[in-house]
Amino acid sequence: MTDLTVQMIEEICDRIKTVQISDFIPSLSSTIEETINSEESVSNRIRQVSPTQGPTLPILQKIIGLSDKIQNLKKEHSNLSDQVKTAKDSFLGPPNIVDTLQKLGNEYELLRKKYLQELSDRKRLYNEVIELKGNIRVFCRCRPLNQVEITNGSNYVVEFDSSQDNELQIISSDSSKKQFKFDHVFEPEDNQEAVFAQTKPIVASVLDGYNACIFAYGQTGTGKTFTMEGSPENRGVNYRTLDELFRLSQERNGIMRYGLFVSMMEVYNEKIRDLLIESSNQPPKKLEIKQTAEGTQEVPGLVETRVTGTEDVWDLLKSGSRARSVGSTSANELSSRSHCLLRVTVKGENLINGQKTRSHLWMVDLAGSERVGKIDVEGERLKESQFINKSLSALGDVISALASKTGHIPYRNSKLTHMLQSSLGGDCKTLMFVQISPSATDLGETLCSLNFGSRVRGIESGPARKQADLSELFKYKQMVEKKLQDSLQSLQFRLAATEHICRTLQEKVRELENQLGEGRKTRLKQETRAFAAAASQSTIKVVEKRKIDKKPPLCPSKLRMPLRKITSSMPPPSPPLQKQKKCSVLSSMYEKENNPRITTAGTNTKRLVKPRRMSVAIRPPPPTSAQIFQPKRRVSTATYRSEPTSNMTTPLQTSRYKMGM
Ligand SMILES: Nc1ncnc2c1ncn2[C@@H]1O[C@H](COP(=O)(O)OP(=O)(O)OP(=O)(O)O)[C@@H](O)[C@H]1O
Repeated sequence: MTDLTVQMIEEICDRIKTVQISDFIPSLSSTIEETINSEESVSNRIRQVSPTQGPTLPILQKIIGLSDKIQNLKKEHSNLSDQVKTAKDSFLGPPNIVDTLQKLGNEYELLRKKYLQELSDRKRLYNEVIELKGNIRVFCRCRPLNQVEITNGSNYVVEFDSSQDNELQIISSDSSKKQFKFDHVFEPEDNQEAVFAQTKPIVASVLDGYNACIFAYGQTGTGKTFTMEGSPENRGVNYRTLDELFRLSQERNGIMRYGLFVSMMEVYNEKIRDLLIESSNQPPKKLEIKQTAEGTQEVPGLVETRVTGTEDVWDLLKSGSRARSVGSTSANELSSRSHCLLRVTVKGENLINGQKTRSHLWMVDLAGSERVGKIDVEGERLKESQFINKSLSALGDVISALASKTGHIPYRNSKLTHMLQSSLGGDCKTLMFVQISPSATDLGETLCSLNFGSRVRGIESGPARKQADLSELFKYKQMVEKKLQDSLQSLQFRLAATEHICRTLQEKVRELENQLGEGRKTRLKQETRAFAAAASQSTIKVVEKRKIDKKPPLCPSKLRMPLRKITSSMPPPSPPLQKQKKCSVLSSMYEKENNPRITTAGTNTKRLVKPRRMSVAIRPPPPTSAQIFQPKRRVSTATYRSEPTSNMTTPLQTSRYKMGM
């Protein structure tokens, strides 16, 4: 009995060992089930074993140990069963996993499209915001009084009114004040950070693929280099711009891939010099501006260095500015006598749609703008000054032409403007810093610089102001359109009314014509009948009269007066009358001659008019007078005359003469 139990237990243990849970979950379950059953039977048998039946203690202990193991296994089994169930639910639960994946794929595609749309909208709107501010913006920056000026007790001639945003006043020597307004005015206390905060928007638009230009313009020593380059403690626009470009490109990581390349050159006496050439021992390369196939301006051979982080940038900028031509003048010992141009090329690739962009940002530290006369210069320095002035006025002309939107932009009047051609105008953004000194000693130059800046800014009214003008125009246009529409409508009404009247009149005319036709027919019938009767009566009378009179025959024709003579001896024709009058005269005459009872004096013609008679012989309205004088009618009328007299002329003949025919 004990051996059997042990054997069974061992068997169970072996089986448990051989069972691989992960192999096959259902077989594991059944094995455990069997094990549980066996364990139960073993427990029963143990209970039946008497402690007095020999040395069973070690075996019992073994059995108890095994029972514990079995209990543990049971727990494990139950846990595993739960896990299997959970696993089963989670893996096989959603029956349409493929559908879900499909849905997710579609959603992803939709979101991708939406994102691209949003991206392009953002780019467009951002550009519009900058355009609304003005594609050409002018900032004014006033430096603090320097140590020399303070020592000399120089007076401040620049006033800033905190209530007037972006305005400043210059106090002239006669205490009069002149006011200037710019897109932004930086006071001496404003630091580099504040200046860059206003510059930033342009930088972002470069990453969106727009070209841009930032200039610093002003008299020597007013802080152009300070604004553009700055110092290690007060870094300027150049460094901060590159820093911002890196930051933004990092921010757009995963969507856009950007590459930034830097070139640096100077224009000195209308000659271009590369400032990033490594060895200064080499003879300087002659650089020229060439137009590419795409119409942009390039300088073949110019060094273009890729920059990957802010660490490389500062050293690069410093080495470039060290190579810049500087000379000594009485105005500023380290005065830059050349224009220093830093070009950042941004190459972008949209990782979602593969679209590529390439844009340039120029940051230019211009040479001093002071007039030649002020500085005590001659020889080389005078030549430098002349070149500087020429190129600065060329820049002013280009900006003015751009701002006033004239057809021809004189880019080629200087190397500086020619090189910047593809970054000035059109969609490009231009920002100019007008640098001024607060000192009374620089008053003249300060006014010159401010006037130049105002001219640039004044001409460029900016789309916001342009829109205001356009809205006025639009109002007028709307007013004119409304007036035109109103008058058109009233004309249409009048036309419709006239047409209606015409139609009514036409109908009336037709009706009257019909009535007239009918009347004519009836009258014609009646008259024909009357004529026939009268004719037959008069024929009888004539025959009878001839018989009574027995008139002698007519004298021979030779003795008779020719017809022409008779007519010529007749009274001259009366002057022509109006048509209507003709008819009335004609009718009255006819009546007079055919009705002996009518006398001329004191006769009311209206009363005497007999329409029926009139209509037969001299009815006025028929279209042509020729019809009135139809010979047949005349004959018939003459024939109709009941009492002809020898000197009587036919009424129609008389009328004819009277009418001057
Ligand atoms: N806003 C400012 N705050 C403090 N210091 C300034 C400021 N602007 C200019 N400076 C100081 O004035 C001095 C002359 O400035 P900077 O050399 O930049 O003038 P510039 O216009 O570039 O002259 P140049 O035409 O000769 O190059 C420098 O020492 C500069 O540090």
